[in-house]
Amino acid sequence: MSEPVLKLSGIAKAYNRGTPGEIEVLRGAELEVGPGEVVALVAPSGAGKSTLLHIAGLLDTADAGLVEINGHDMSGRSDRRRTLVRRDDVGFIYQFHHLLPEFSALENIVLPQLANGVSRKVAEARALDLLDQVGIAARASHRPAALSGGEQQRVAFCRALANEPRLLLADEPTGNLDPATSDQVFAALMALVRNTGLSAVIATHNLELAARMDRQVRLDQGRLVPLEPTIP
Ligand SMILES: Nc1ncnc2c1ncn2[C@@H]1O[C@H](COP(=O)(O)OP(=O)(O)OP(=O)(O)O)[C@@H](O)[C@H]1O
Repeated sequence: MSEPVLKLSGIAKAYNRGTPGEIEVLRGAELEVGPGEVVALVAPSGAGKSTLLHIAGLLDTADAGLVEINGHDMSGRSDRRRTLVRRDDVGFIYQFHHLLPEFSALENIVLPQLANGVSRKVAEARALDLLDQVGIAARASHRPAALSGGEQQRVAFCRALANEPRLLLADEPTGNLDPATSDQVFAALMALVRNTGLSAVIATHNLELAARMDRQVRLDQGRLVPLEPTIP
């Protein structure tokens, strides 16, 4: 495999450390994600998926272990450096869209680009292209409240990709949608990821969705292990 876009080595994390309420969530988690590879992260609720994704995306720090993004070790880097890598190299998608309610779908995708120094003209063209790829260019001028849940998530996908990250981290991206919508919206996300050649780690409870990704890993007692196919 060529140089991984994301490499996690020996990641450990506990909450309430050193107290009787200590919760050891991660105990030496290891993961390598290659260029263009899409990995499903499967685990029961409370197993530590969000904790792992937050550490991988530099939103939180591990107690031990290494996080490498594009071959650069991120441990011990300044907050400023971590913020820049997060802004430029990592896209996030959550279960809820977190779009800005007072702005249109288009503006929600344009604003992160303007903050990154992209001209409005280029930012708008890119936002429209992304909306088109997920099939909702006609909704560009609508505010989030005027969009369906599935449409809101599609806009959130476009926003996550607005600044052309190399790595996408998604935490139950279709988890709040009904099964039929979830299926379609997930297909739109996968098409977007494949079109852009992104690497991704996508957490899901849904084994059918997980099976559509390149590889499946499971969080088991704080470590990542390959998910064995279920025997019918
Ligand atoms: N800030 C915190 N302080 C204390 N405990 C926490 C904190 N954040 C998470 N935990 C605990 O750590 C464990 C893992 O939480 P995490 O949110 O990573 O799980 P998850 O697998 O993403 O769960 P879900 O699918 O329900 O979102 C849980 O037992 C949770 O209660």
